[in-house]
Amino acid sequence: MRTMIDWKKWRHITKLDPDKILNPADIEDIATSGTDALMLSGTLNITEENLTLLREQVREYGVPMVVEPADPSAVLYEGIQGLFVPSVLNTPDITWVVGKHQYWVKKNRNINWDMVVPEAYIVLNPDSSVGKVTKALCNISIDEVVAYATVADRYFKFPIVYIEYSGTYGNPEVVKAVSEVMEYSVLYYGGGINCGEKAAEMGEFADTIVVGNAVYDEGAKALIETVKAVK
Ligand SMILES: CC(C)=CCC/C(C)=C/CC/C(C)=C/CC/C(C)=C/COP(=O)(O)OP(=O)(O)O
Ligand SMILES: O=P(O)(O)OC[C@@H](O)CO
Ligand SMILES: [Mg+2]
Repeated sequence: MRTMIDWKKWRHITKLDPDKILNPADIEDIATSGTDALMLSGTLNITEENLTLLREQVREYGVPMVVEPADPSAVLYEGIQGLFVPSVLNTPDITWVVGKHQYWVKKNRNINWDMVVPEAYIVLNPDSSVGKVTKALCNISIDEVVAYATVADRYFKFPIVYIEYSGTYGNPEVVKAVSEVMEYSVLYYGGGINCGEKAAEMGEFADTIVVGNAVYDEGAKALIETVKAVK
């Protein structure tokens, strides 16, 4: 297993959902789009089987590939270069902060920690799957988001702070305000980026932008625009 890749330099990540279908031509266009990495991830209906199928579809292109598990029951360890594990900060349910993690470690004594990158999620779209599943408290002010991000950055020293609007385009003022307090963590933004303008706007404040649904809804052409906008 190849260990840690240079993930801190990534500007653009394409998030592929193992629960959705892509044909070989789409896969080729995505893999050659110039995106820095492919992240295999989704909240609903993720299994070891569909993760494995997706990994096999994309691995021949040699683009760095990481898995972002939504649950300890569906994790891959082989044939990928990283395991990006979320903790949701703005949920009242500790399961999503540390509970699933404790269970995962209890069941797996041989985790290769060199490939694990913890992510501090701040979930801001209550209608997204991740918002619903984790019961995230999304109706919070910019100051409250910034305070969460500061706790993640200075206190917990999470490698990644992830402003997550999955499914909808977020407020650039939130991402800007968070970017101004980041000292240690790499700032991710994801949600609703489907064109070059939105990629550029969020890419000005976030270190790394994540594009997911647009790949399926708009196709590879839109994805390529988002790559060009941040590189
Ligand atoms: C400890 C381990 C191995 C796993 C648990 C990790 C945790 C706590 C995850 C909680 C947050 C979560 C469910 C993250 C999944 C990643 C994510 C946000 C994917 C995008 O999801 P959506 O786009 O909202 O979902 P769908 O595409 O399924 O609708
Ligand atoms: O699917 P979209 O809305 O692009 O969001 C990307 C990513 O942040 C989802 O976890
Ligand atoms: Mg999704």
